[in-house]
Amino acid sequence: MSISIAHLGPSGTYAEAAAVAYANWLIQKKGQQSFLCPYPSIAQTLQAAATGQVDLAVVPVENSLEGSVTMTLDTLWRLDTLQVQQALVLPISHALLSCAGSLEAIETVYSHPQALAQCQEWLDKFLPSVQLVPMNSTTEALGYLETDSTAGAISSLRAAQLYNLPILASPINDYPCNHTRFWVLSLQPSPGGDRTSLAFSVPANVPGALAKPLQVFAERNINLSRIESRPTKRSLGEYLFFIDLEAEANEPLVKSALTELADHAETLKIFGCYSILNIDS
Ligand SMILES: O=C(O)C(=O)C[C@]1(C(=O)O)C=C[C@@H](O)C=C1
Repeated sequence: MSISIAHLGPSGTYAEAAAVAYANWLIQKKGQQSFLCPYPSIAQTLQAAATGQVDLAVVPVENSLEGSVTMTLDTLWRLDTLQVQQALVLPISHALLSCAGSLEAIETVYSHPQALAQCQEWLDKFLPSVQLVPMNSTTEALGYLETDSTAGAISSLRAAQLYNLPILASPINDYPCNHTRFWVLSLQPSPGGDRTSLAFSVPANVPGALAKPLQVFAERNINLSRIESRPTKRSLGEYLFFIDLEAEANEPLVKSALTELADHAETLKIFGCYSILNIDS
């Protein structure tokens, strides 16, 4: 039986490239057939997996230049039920696609906010007075380009090929080493691996409210590879903390740390224990 994989669309997004890489891995390693299902936003992609409309969702979590993809973190905290099956790390190389003959003719540049941010120095230098328009994905605006030759879009070389659009400049990301980490999520329990991801809220904004939860890992020599705060959206100055551990959730030391963490946290959500797959192109 073929399984369904949701990703941010329309076709040509980096999330789709990650989903294709995962689908190839599934067929090679497990003999599992799959097919892709594009969704208009990251929230809807996750929602589709959480409601069982699809079997898996592939979403971006973090970029090496711009940090966390906040839409993913906020939606995962809200949805509660999804578990990480696998992390995928993809190189990201942006191009400016446009039917304009030259940079001087461009008045508007469309893209996903993460992509606009990853190219902000290039945009300041080469297109300082254009209007930047955030979209749900790097491919959402590609349909406008053929009818508006004053428009450009930041997207991938793969998207340029898929939509048969001219490449005006490439690569345009501010730093050549640009990677995004994606998570593959489903309603199934996570398979285990050398990473564990979780998030928690703290009971009160008092001294030690964050130090105590972090201490449970330091005391056991468990390394944290990431910590990120997000507003609880209840009141100003209240935060949730997202943490990645370089550790297997089933190890006795990690289990005891998580039990102790639950005592210090107001709410604790474990997103799963999984391994990381590096994709080369
Ligand atoms: O819009 C896309 O193409 C996406 O897959 C989204 C996304 C992101 O949200 O980070 C994925 C990778 C890149 O970092 C830029 C955009």
